[in-house]
Amino acid sequence: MAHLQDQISKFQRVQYPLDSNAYKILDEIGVGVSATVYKAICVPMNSTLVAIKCIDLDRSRSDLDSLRREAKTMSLLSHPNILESHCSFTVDRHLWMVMPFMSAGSLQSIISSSFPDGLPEPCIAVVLKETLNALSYLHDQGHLHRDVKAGNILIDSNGKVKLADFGVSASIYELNTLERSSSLSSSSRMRLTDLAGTPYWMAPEVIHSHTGYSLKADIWSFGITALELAHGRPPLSHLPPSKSLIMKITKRFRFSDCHDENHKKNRRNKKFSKAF
Ligand SMILES: Nc1ncnc2c1ncn2[C@@H]1O[C@H](COP(=O)(O)OP(=O)(O)OP(=O)(O)O)[C@@H](O)[C@H]1O
Repeated sequence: MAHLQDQISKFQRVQYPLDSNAYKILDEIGVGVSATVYKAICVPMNSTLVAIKCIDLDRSRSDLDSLRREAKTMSLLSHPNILESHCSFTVDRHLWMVMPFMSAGSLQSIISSSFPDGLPEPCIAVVLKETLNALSYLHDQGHLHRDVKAGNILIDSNGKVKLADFGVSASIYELNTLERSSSLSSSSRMRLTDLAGTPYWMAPEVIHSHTGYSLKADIWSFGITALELAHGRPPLSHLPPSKSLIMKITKRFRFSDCHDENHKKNRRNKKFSKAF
């Protein structure tokens, strides 16, 4: 029933114009590896604020098909905790993805500007609950996010929490990016094998496994994100990314010694509830 309502609300979505002239760029929000995100207004729609991700097709690590897939995935998903795309279209050698503008930015930027040692526990609880709602929906639809981290959790002006950035997301039903382990009929046995995500947040089985990985890889990254929100950075982040990967797959990794000395002192001063 809930799924049917999702489908109905998808068709009821307002149609944003597929023409770059309908948008007026106001500011640059940030620059990623192959994309720049701008704050803009959609003029024919009462100057509604939007964010436009402009992906340079010549610089992008992904081919046009996977970018189209990302845009399609975002436009088909419909959940209050998932950042949807209003529309997408190409402008010269760029793909424009028009999204809701999340004015408070990412949790990672909030932490680095105002909470370098981590957020208060009640805030963490709210953010984690909303993120789990998003993951639960995504997994029910057969999608792995594969890059869960504070930098991909965005907040809008009303404090709404949305999981963003589906650039490396994957469907467990897509045969070209996965191997089926033994049974052709069981989707839970479908496992991905390609390396995707950001090193400190990656599950050990994503880095190295003979049998591939599945939905639980997102839950590992979710756990690392919980620690990132609590302490201001993820475990092992005092090490170079490649060393953090080796530590994880050689099992020389304990949460109790995953920070440098300065950070350990801060950690000892922090108290969390037993539930956390
Ligand atoms: N809808 C949005 N509203 C407000 N800010 C956004 C929105 N989408 C992205 N941003 C911000 O724009 C910046 C660039 O985002 P983008 O996703 O392109 O790159 P990134 O996550 O920094 O890096 P990467 O290229 O590795 O994905 C980030 O600071 C992000 O928080």
